[in-house]
Amino acid sequence: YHWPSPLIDQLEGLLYEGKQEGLPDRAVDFVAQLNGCQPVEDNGESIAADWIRFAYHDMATHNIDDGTGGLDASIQLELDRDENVGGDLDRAKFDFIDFPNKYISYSDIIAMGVVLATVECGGPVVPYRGGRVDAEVAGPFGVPTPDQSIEDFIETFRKQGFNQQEMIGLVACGHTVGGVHNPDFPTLVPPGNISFEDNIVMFDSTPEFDNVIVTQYLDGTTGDLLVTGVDGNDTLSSDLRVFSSDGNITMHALASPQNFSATCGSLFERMINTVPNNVTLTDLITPLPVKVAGVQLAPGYEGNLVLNLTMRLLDNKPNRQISLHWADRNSTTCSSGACSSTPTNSTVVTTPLLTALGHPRAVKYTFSAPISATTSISSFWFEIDGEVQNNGGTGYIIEQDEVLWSRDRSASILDPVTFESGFLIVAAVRSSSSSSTERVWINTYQRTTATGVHLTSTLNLTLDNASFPSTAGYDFYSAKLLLVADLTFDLFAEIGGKVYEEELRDTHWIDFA
Ligand code: HEM
Repeated sequence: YHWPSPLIDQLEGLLYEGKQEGLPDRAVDFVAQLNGCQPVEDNGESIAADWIRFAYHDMATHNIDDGTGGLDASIQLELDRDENVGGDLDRAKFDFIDFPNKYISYSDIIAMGVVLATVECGGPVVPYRGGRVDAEVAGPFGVPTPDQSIEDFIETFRKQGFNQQEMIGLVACGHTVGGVHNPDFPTLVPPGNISFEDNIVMFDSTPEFDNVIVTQYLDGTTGDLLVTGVDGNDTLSSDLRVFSSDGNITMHALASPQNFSATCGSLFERMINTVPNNVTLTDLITPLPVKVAGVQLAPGYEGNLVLNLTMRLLDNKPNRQISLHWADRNSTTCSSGACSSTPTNSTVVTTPLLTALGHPRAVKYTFSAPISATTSISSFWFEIDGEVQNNGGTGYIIEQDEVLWSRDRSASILDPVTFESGFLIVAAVRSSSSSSTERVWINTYQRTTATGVHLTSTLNLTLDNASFPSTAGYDFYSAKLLLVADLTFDLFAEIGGKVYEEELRDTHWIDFA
């Protein structure tokens, strides 16, 4: 059920909708944690800063001379290095760890963290592409440390693909959020007096993504400890060495808010697109004007099938006329003349990125359409205020209806004796006299290691007539998945020697069924 491609489809939902109720995407927890750029602790700690620094430290292993390294999530394997000092890098790692989507790499999420952190803090919209590939091994050392010389910095950034002027811009853009933390740099930052919280001295006086880092540097009021040093000691004054390295020409140019914003937008885009040479990124992922998600066809409880899905439009309008239409399984038209349905519900979707792009009130329609079990369905489309929206002509195709996940019959379970929790997964398989069902099974995917999402188990489902009586021409098969948190799975059935598949189902939907 993916349009235009599974990867772009998934990333589009995460990027533009973020954490919306009913979206099967735990990765977006990190977006929620951004907290609209507001500090998350009394000490001013900023999640946005964590993500931006995390991405830079990950990208910093790029070597332009041989095309290796870059934004490839190798940072996860490099966290014990001195150059990655700072407990917050771990936070950015663990906030994401249980996102079991086999298409989306962790490095695509790190890159997305930059886009969302920047826009949530009022910065520019950084254009986003997907397709990054996670490294299986650590990269070379290469993150600059504040004690180094300007010659070292210039060479380090050259290796990462940025000239001196771009280096100044990138550091100013990065250091507009966050600050220096006590346990990491105790010679710069004293312990402070908020109990259980590290003292942080911010780079500038505003938490937002703005040019105050530049203007305070230029007018001499900066509190950036990487500029001022402490007690005349400039050993760790890396921002001073970087910012002043071209006689402040670049910093003066960045004092214009428009130029600061545009420069940061394009430098951050280049930072997140710095990937190993053998990685090809997707096209730009722009908001889809008609976004279909959560498609699930399954037997209902009244002898029919039910097609559940959501459809998002970018702008809300009063009195809109919206309907869903479909064609019979064996036809391009509808034989009964009754193949249409209207939304059961609509909710306004507001996210910082859509708002920044001029869509402050996107709207999501929910459909739960009864489909005749006899004729079933081959494709669907919409009519929006009299205009047909059919996925560019093809309609939205339902590839097969031989095996379907029964989301409603599946359930979260807790074994009363062992207290093991997990899920009961229930699949509907077409009863057919002519061919036999040889096997029904799921492949589960989980994020098992630092380096990615893997196939973790294959589990057979068995015929379960006792719990779930046959209906609508389908029999039900079930299996218990114990000792797991939410995960994604692919569902298969082998019928008459042919394998049918429902891809990328997500246990998260069970709670919203
Ligand atoms: C010469 C290059 C750089 C040096 C020497 C440097 C050094 C530092 C240091 C010492 C800290 C404080 C860390 C801590 O206390 O744990 C810091 C924080 C930070 N850096 Fe850099 N940095 C450089 C370039 C960059 C770049 C290019 C970016 C991003 C584009 C960036 C983003 C950040 C952010 C967002 C923080 C704040 C983190 C927080 O508050 O948790 N830095 N940097």
